[in-house]
Amino acid sequence: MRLFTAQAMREADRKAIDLGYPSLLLMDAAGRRTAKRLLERFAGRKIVVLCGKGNNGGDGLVAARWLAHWGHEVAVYAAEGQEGDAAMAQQALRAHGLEINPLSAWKPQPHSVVLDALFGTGLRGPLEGFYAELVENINQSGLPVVAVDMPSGLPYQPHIRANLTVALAGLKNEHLFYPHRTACGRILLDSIGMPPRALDNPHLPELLSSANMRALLPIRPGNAHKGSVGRVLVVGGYRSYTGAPSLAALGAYRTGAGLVTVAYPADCDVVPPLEAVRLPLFEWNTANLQMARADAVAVGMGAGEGGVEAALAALGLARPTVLDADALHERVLRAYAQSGLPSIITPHPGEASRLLGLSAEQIARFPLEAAQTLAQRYPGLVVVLKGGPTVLAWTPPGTSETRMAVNSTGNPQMATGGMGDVLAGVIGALLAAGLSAWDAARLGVYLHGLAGDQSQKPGLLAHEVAETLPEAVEQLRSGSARDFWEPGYD
Ligand SMILES: NC(=O)C1=CN([C@@H]2O[C@H](COP(=O)(O)OP(=O)(O)OC[C@H]3O[C@@H](n4cnc5c(N)ncnc54)[C@H](O)[C@@H]3O)[C@@H](O)[C@H]2O)[C@@H](O)CC1
Ligand SMILES: Nc1ncnc2c1ncn2[C@@H]1O[C@H](COP(=O)(O)OP(=O)(O)O)[C@@H](O)[C@H]1O
Ligand SMILES: [K+]
Repeated sequence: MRLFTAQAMREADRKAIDLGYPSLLLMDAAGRRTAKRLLERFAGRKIVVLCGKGNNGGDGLVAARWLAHWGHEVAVYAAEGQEGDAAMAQQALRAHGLEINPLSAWKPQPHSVVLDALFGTGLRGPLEGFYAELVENINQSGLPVVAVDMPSGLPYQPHIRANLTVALAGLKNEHLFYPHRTACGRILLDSIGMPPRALDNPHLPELLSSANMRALLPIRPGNAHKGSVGRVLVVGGYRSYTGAPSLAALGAYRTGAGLVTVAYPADCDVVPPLEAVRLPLFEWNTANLQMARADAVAVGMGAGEGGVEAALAALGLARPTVLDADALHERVLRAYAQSGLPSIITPHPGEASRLLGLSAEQIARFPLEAAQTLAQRYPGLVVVLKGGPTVLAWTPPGTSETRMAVNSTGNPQMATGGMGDVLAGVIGALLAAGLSAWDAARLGVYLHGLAGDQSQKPGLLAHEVAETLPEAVEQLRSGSARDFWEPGYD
């Protein structure tokens, strides 16, 4: 499943037509499916459909026709000048005897629900004048709004603030990234019958979905033993940062690691989980770290000033590695990229800012671009740029194309200390279980978010998310994990 831009969706639309699929069928499905969704949520209200003159408006005209056909009270307000499919939709509506009022005549009507079919992916530039005022009036009316494809006006200001958005054919960036996602309200995706071949575009970011991630779950054989399902070495801790390596160890165990060793400075009061092997060290060097037998390493969590030294010592182990927090420095990343070892870096925007020389705000605003830049700068390293949502990027060595992915799980309650440490442990366990770096990073990020989604209550703590990981793994394995765009998710 891919994440689309408006332009990529227009290309998919063109591809469908080139494949011989009649575009009017797409529009009819779009309108009908949106009408169904509106009724599921807002039955009993009078329905007011506001249509622009493009195809988004055409979808609205189709929705109005079906709603009237099913016996609901509908009022239609539309811009003038429809062409092509939208003109056909208008003709069909008229054949059903519905009156079309000018958009300028719309006034908020009590107990109505507004179907926003003003603009979709064809919007070029911010709304001004009449349309800007109309959008402000709709927002101020306090009436519930269902948006067709996306709230009109996005990605610019002003835009509609919808209660429900029915995304057509595929999810677009606005449905995933904040602040735009907030304007969408609840998001439902409908395929509208688009031929899958038209949507297939490997150059777009992958949207991590339950179906795709389920296929990556490692299988634990009946004769498993603690040495065969993955041994993880966690390397970190410094002065008052004693919790970080312990949380990573917990994340690794709860994801299925067979054995976790925690290496930490001997003068640092780290209290690893009871089940972990302790490795207090007076010096970070490869010989010391070799005392732990490890299939994969997670290094840097709470490692403070020792982060670089610890990561360079761990490089000598020549194991698949997750580099987190204080290991995320230019020197370390260069060395790992040159080593060709399967390695993953997990910066948050603050750490990415240190690497890229851009502000953390800029990185949080353009996470796709930031992750891609990092992946191109360090070929071979899998980049996990953490945030809401987390973005992944990877330039396989010897290639020039960067693969991208965007996570679909997780929630703002996860913005608490130690959450990233747990993630490093989760990914470490998956690397130790034998997954490739790209698979371990994608599945790890997905599971970590899914665990966080089990409880979306305020005050969520990192160790609680770690404790919920087995439930998340079970949910994913059993097929009961839901994607946020599916009906019945909430
Ligand atoms: N993705 C697909 O394959 C499908 C898309 N459909 C619908 O088609 C929509 C896209 O349709 P269009 O490409 O016709 O575009 P829109 O309907 O989103 O908007 C285009 C119209 O808006 C006007 N416009 C653009 N920028 C403006 C601005 N800043 N101020 C005022 N007017 C402006 C244009 O002149 C044009 O009339 C999608 O969002 C979706 O709702 C569906 O009909 C079915 C299939
Ligand atoms: N708003 C959010 N939506 C989804 N996930 C979030 C959100 N805020 C934080 N997270 C997740 O929580 C984790 C926080 O990691 P990080 O900032 O490194 O925490 P720490 O350094 O305290 O361990 C990341 O995996 C991130 O994706
Ligand atoms: K719309």
